[in-house]
Amino acid sequence: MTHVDPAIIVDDLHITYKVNLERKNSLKNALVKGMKGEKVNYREVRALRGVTFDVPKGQCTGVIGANGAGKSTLMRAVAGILPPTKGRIEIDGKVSTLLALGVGFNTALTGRENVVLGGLAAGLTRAEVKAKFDEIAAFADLGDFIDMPMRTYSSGMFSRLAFSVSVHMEPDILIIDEALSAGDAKFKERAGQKMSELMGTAGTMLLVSHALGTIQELSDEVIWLHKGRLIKRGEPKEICDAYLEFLKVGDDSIVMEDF
Ligand SMILES: Nc1ncnc2c1ncn2[C@@H]1O[C@H](COP(=O)(O)OP(=O)(O)OP(=O)(O)O)[C@@H](O)[C@H]1O
Repeated sequence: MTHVDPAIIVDDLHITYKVNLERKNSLKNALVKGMKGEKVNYREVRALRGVTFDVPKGQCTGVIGANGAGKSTLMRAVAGILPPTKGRIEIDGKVSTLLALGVGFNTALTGRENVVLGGLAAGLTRAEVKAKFDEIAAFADLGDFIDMPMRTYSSGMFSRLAFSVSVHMEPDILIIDEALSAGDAKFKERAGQKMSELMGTAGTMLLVSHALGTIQELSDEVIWLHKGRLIKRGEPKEICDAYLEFLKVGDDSIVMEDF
């Protein structure tokens, strides 16, 4: 087998959320408590507990697992939105993310204005954004709505524009969290085609979905997370089958593997 350099390296990644359980979640409350020598009431949620894997350049890794397994947390960390509590993430390339579709869009602005801002934020020059605008708008296919404030968009329209912007930024690495659920059936099909196309141009992908069919279709490898740990990593069909079996049987069937 030829050796391919990894585009993403995740090494012993831990992410712990600190949740403030105070009713009054204010700085004043914390200061008053601090002066009185009382402790502010926190709870820690260990969303990822030592996850290690890599994604070779040009390949797609699918991420599956039950609700709360840590999938979205992993994506946010790889996208650089969440800092690791412990461990290491290395990225080789420009990352574009479809996480929480359209985060960063300003709904008071029109679709057109957001596309321009999104492009500039992704590091394109004004000329590049201008050159790409028509393609982005055509793919999103929003008609006159492209010049309407985004607060007037349906959630499907919103997702379509977000998807279109992300995939047209020519990312080296694309992080997709349930993006295929964006839009209606027709748009889903086009989104699927676009993603295959991106993979063809040597794009690296990290894809989270509960749709195991899609995961198997697009992934070269699948990782299965459960309660913040990587349970299995390997050939898509094998891992999806093991996961399905687990869903039928429950927790006991899980066999931890060392990676
Ligand atoms: N912002 C947050 N603050 C505190 N805890 C969080 C936060 N986001 C997620 N969590 C917790 O971290 C754990 C992992 O959540 P995460 O959203 O990563 O799971 P997931 O696998 O994406 O789940 P789903 O399939 O339901 O989307 C869960 O226990 C969740 O309650």
